[in-house]
Amino acid sequence: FCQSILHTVFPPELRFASIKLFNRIFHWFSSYCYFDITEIDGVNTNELYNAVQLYLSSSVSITGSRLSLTRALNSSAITFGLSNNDVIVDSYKGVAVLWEHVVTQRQSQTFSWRPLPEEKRGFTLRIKKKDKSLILESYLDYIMETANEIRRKNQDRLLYTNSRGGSLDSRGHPWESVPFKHPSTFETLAMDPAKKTDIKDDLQDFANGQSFYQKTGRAWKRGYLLYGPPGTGKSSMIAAMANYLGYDIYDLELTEVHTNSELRKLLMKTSSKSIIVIEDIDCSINLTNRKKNNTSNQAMSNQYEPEMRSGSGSVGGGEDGGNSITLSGLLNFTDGLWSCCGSERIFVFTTNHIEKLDPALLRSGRMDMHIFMSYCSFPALKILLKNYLGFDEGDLDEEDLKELEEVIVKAEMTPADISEVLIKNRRDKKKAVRELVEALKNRAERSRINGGSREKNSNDVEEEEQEKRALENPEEGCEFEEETCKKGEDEEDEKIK
Ligand SMILES: Nc1ncnc2c1ncn2[C@@H]1O[C@H](COP(=O)(O)OP(=O)(O)OP(=O)(O)O)[C@@H](O)[C@H]1O
Ligand SMILES: [Mg+2]
Repeated sequence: FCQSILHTVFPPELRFASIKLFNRIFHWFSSYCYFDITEIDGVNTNELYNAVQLYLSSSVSITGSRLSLTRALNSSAITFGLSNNDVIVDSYKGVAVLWEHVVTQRQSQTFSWRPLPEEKRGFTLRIKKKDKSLILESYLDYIMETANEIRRKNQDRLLYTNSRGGSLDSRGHPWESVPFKHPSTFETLAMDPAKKTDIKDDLQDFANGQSFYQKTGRAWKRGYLLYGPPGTGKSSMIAAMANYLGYDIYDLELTEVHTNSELRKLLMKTSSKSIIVIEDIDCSINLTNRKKNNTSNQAMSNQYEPEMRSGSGSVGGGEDGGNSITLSGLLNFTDGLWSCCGSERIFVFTTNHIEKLDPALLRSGRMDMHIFMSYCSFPALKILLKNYLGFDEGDLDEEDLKELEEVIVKAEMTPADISEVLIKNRRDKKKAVRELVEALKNRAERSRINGGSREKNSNDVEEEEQEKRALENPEEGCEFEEETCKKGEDEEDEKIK
């Protein structure tokens, strides 16, 4: 109304000045202040706009009557947002704020390097003047963080591999990715609940530890070494970790990497919030190199170590098919200066033979946590019974339970073996339990007859191992000489304990 009066009575310049004055007076008396967050700021996309949109889509107190739904490419979740000119109330630390999504038609197309959308969109944030400092200091940061978190959660996990060798794709990336949909979680993982909780807590502390790492001056990364016989759930554990934290996985195939600098390039092209995995590290090319190096000059482990770390210990091309990754390269990869480009990274190495690893790799600070994946224990068995057959605590016969408990330790069966028995008989639960008891007893008996379960089982493991290596590495295998690690073995064992 005021404006229409101004319109008829005053000339345009005066009109403009008085509207400004009017607004100023209005704002002077109003207890609110307003912030505009436009979609496009000049010619750049305003990141804050997208963040606000995403943040509001997660708000639990959605009160708008009309919401727009979106589902992004590669995402399995639907997000909703405010429709045009809708209003939503949010609260932060007890302060109520009001968001309005303002959409207006763009009046005249001004010159720009790229075409601008027809509509001008923006959010207007209304807050009480007295809350201004709180909002500006932390609310907007909080929104940015939450939005990033949502973006990551909505996006499906990706599994990257460097199986292409050193070649790059059209965008110059050395990694190839596929959606990662491994169903393994900490709930489905059969292992001692206490150990499981430890690992989960450790991961959680890591993920929430930004300020801790900053304060202590450490790079924000963590290393896990998973070791144990085949089929005890090492790979499943990695998948569970990724699913738990919502991180992507980079599965690093060391045999495809030819030089240390290639390794570094690969590292630089990984994103933060990711798990970098090297499976079967004892079978990797660098240790084979080292062995050759070592046996040729009969060096003791502490003598070759500095040599390797200075980078001169590489065997180089030639007989290794041009592969000259060194242990030093690998160590630099995990904790040299380059390892902290980007942040929030987890390194996971797996091995079936921890005793074959170089002591340099096991030293404290390199792999922060050594996790032993053992044969199936009784608590782990209960988890498998629950997952595969739906048995809860108390569903099973007391007698069956007792029998299982007695025989499980002696049998030394892997969760993989046990789950096979359970899957085969999953339609008939009673039969499944019977067969399982039978299988466990057989295994225990076999171990006893063979004079000490340990020996027999390690033979079994060795056989399986060799098969696996033959499959993976037909020409070379992964033979390894015992003396190479003998020296470091004892001290490392102590450390692990
Ligand atoms: N602890 C476990 N909990 C649940 N399932 C398991 C566990 N261990 C093994 N399994 C089952 O056995 C199969 C093989 O396990 P996995 O591949 O994780 O073993 P691994 O330790 O990585 O073996 P390898 O050393 O040969 O790589 C998986 O499909 C999984 O379902
Ligand atoms: Mg595995």
